[in-house]
Amino acid sequence: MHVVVLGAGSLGSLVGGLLARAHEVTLVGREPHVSRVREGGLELTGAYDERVRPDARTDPPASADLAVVTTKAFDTDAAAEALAPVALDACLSLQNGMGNETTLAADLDCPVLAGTCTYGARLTEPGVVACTGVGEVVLGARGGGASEAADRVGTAFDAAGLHTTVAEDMPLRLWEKLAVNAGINATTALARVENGALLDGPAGGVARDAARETARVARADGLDLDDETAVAAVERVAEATAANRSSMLQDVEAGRRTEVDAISGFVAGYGVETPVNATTARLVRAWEAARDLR
Ligand SMILES: NC(=O)C1=CN([C@@H]2O[C@H](COP(=O)(O)OP(=O)(O)OC[C@H]3O[C@@H](n4cnc5c(N)ncnc54)[C@H](O)[C@@H]3O)[C@@H](O)[C@H]2O)C=CC1
Ligand SMILES: CC(C)(CO)C(=O)C(=O)O
Repeated sequence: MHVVVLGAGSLGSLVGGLLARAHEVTLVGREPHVSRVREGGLELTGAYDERVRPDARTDPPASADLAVVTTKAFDTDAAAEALAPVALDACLSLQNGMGNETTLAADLDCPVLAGTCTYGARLTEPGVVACTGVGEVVLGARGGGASEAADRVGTAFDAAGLHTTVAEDMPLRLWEKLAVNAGINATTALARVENGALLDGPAGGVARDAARETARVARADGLDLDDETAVAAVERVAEATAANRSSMLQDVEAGRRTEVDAISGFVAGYGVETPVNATTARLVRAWEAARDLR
């Protein structure tokens, strides 16, 4: 399979690097990373210790069997525009936040699959990506149900050694992941605490309320996500990643734009009363606006 990875930063380089063990892979990213990969290959460190040799460039090729999108959510429009002229059999988003698949499907002429990913990745220097946690990819039809494209992609990911599950209930899984991110990301970014501090610390109530609100919005969208399942998911992930600094906290600490619009902002923008998500979204956006990041 020829796989093009659009947005070869941390996660895209890890997933693309692992896929390159079994498939032809083209990483599409930014300099100086792409030149370094073209010249010396891509080094996988952390949980892995190997060097792979995917192609790397700054614009997508004319065709591929599959595009895996791993830009930040605020770059999905640009990713869709870049992929529109590419002849593809399927596209898969592994991004966090809600709405990415809809944005991609509006521009692409192929099935767009939904995915969640719990592998941890960090681009430590150009040409080198560290796997900070071996996790799982779950993928399937974005509207739910069986999908031949999802089965093909799942088989290809398995062949490369990625732990992969093909699921028929992606809408529910996306909402549950959104509840986890709405609970953990903005709360830890605003309180400047590790994920584990939400288990019994004073910010924990905010995270649980944000997850309950997300479940309420999911139900308004027709999904069967109850409050306690959403809260339990937040607690499970906060415990499993207790020492982690969430991606939003890392973005704030590094002075980078966050994915708040696709997470807390998405929940708050749905038309259901969600005062906690509305407040956390406004505070993170205020921080971004004060730094000219939006
Ligand atoms: N890093 C991680 O461990 C995980 C990340 N995610 C999600 O995956 C997504 C990506 O996260 P990261 O890899 O951490 O971000 P990142 O910022 O390291 O990588 C994104 C890359 O996309 C590139 N990019 C953006 N627009 C582009 C375009 N039009 N053409 C080519 N390259 C473009 C950027 O230059 C950047 O290098 C986010 O939605 C994140 O929430 C999900 C699970 C784990
Ligand atoms: C699961 C969690 C909350 C882990 O930190 C994450 O996805 C993130 O930080 O973006």
